[in-house]
Amino acid sequence: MIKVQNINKSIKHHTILNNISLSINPGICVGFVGPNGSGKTMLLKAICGFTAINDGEIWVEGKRILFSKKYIDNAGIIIEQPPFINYLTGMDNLSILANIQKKITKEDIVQTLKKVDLAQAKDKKVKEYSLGMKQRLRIAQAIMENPNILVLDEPFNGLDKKSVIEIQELLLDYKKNGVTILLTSHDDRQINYLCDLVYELNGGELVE
Ligand SMILES: Nc1ncnc2c1ncn2[C@@H]1O[C@H](COP(=O)(O)OP(=O)(O)OP(=O)(O)O)[C@@H](O)[C@H]1O
Repeated sequence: MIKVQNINKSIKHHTILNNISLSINPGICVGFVGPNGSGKTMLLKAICGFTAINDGEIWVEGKRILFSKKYIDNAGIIIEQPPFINYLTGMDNLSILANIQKKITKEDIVQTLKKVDLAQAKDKKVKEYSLGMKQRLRIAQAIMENPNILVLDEPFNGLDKKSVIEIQELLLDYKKNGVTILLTSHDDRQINYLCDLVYELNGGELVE
């Protein structure tokens, strides 16, 4: 369960998030939509504990999220660019990230790369990846440790039609297996296909 209670965030007197409250039951897919600059990314960052809020509370699976003290646990996250090392292979990049928590093996990573159709390219350097391949690698990074929660900011960016369909089906499978998914997208088709609940943000305010 994710609970956001009356959170506010402003930067230099500019309101970014305005008194936002919401609750998300486990195992559902929630979409966040709204114009550029409406606060979608900032809200996801706050839920992960990656940005400070001015007031309000955020609770995820019974733990209070506090910027720089308590981050979200057991979550696969795509927010902004992950720090891939361009001169290393896709496999090596994921291995370095997996080595932080040591939850999964090399074989698990290979299986994940298969799921996002990157098995053939696993030993290619990331600098040789196309935009869509890098995006699929970001998705692999988010799902590889079998998280309970997926926080995905624009996960379909740069993907061609076939990849969009494959990743949609992949996310649907995760949802069926009880994973809670929070995602943003500017494309209503993906939102309508995947989401059980959609929140619209406008000028930092939430409209359900
Ligand atoms: N580091 C920052 N310093 C100051 N303002 C910021 C910073 N990051 C974001 N903002 C502002 O916060 C507001 C919300 O930005 P956010 O990135 O959350 O929008 P978004 O809804 O995700 O937009 P998009 O659809 O373009 O991704 C915008 O007005 C943006 O200019």
